[in-house]
Amino acid sequence: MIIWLCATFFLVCYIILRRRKLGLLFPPGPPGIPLIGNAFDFPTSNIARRFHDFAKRYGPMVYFNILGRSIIVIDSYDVACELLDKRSRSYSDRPDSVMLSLTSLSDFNLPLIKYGQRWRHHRRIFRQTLQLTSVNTHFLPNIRQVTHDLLLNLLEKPKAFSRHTSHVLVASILSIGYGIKIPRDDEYYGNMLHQTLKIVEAVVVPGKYLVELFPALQNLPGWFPGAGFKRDANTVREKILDARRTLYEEGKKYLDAGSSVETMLSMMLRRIATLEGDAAADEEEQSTGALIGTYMAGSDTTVASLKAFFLAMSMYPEVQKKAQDELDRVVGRTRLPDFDDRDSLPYVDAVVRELTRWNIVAPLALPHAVLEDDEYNGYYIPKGCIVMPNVWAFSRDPEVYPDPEAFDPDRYIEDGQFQPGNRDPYAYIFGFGRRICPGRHLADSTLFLTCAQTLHVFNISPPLNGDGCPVQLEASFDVDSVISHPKDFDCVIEPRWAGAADLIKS
Ligand code: HEM
Repeated sequence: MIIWLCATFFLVCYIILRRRKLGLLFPPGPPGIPLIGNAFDFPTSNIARRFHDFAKRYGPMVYFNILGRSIIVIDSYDVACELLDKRSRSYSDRPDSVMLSLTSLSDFNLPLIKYGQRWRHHRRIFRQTLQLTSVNTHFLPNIRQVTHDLLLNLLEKPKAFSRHTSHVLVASILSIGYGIKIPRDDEYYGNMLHQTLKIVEAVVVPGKYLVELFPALQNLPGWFPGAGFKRDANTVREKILDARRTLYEEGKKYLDAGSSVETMLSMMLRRIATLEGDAAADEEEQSTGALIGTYMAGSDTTVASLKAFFLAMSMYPEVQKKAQDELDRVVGRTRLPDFDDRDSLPYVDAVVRELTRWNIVAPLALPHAVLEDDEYNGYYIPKGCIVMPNVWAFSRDPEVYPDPEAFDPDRYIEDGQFQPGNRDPYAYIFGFGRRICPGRHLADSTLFLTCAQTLHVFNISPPLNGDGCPVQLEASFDVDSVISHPKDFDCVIEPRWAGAADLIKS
């Protein structure tokens, strides 16, 4: 009886303490268990959908407490804008992570750097090199080149389309970042960067390391049983430093050999040259980090969209046909579509937009962390709270997108013009506020040209089964990691007309 009373007392205290702070309530959420909170409620698979289910029960902001750490998942686009855009000054930090700091990833990889001086420094580097005018002035030829490589690769080895999409992004980032040109059949750089990304992904899996929950464990000596996380962190740090140094040195070699092509590296080196002593060394250190960070943040994301493009076109032949008719009308069959054609290709533009909505590449964007206590709609949002926008849920709102699972570019067309209006997925797929993706212009231009040129010269269709009937492909995505990729699928890619192959080769 006494035990039962004590348990009830502690439960009541816990609930009161959890719910009340500064006289305000935390947003609603599942009740949880004393001490461990909602550790068992927190989804580990189909995460965005499960969060959306919680929101149906608790409302647009759902509160979780995991071992004392506050987490709020936002299920409403309007609330996300209100907090993450309008109050961006207070909502632009990133959560603490022992592993990210031990691996040094949070020292130089912009998406992971805590809000503050270092983040501002990196953000400036990205703004200067990847803003819209920079992309339009300097980097369109690079995108043309890697897209041309993609078309040639698809022509020669269509079945390996998935590998070719990865190549486009490796080639694009190496050429824009460092001025390094890689061959169409490159394996060396692709493997190096892919392996680096994989080992990084392996250490950032939430819940993998106990030290994230009990940071005091980081004081254990490396040889101590259970301190394997230190060895893992060292391996990752060494691997990244190695890739970072190798690429930087190679990029510099191109410049030393007289290359006059503008790259992110050449812009950075010009700035370093204006500094002296420690300031120059610091700028160089930050710049090498920013460059390798470009690959880490920019490749897998755009690759996931591009793979989804092949899946969508195989599944929706009528969309493909409509886009190709537009391309034939506007561009004709004697040349490839280019950036200048974009304004005259509203439907192709709409295909790109719908692609980014249909497969939400970062279903929960990246977590933001709150820098000071706040209040919204009568609810208390504590300093340090992790705030996650459920971007996937925004993209599936049936009020905004009727039949949200369907791939329908016509959602963005009004009077024959591309008018995404308040349905524009670009308003949320690239994140929010001061943390909004700085690579969005590069991603957009890359997706436009690769999709437009591929549609122009190829037909994409599902493979045939043993009976000669098209395989029924499904919109199935691997949604349980930070980036959502389509699950493996096959498709058939063939030149659209007899002269298409010559046009590609010309
Ligand atoms: C389809 C392509 C892409 C998508 C959907 C995407 C999406 C995102 C999202 C959701 C965030 C988090 C924003 C937030 O915290 O609110 C982000 C951050 C970031 N992205 Fe992208 N991204 C894409 C391509 C790229 C590219 C091509 C680059 C670079 C070349 C890039 C570089 C970055 C960086 C550096 C950050 C961290 C910004 C910061 O924390 O201040 N991204 N991106």
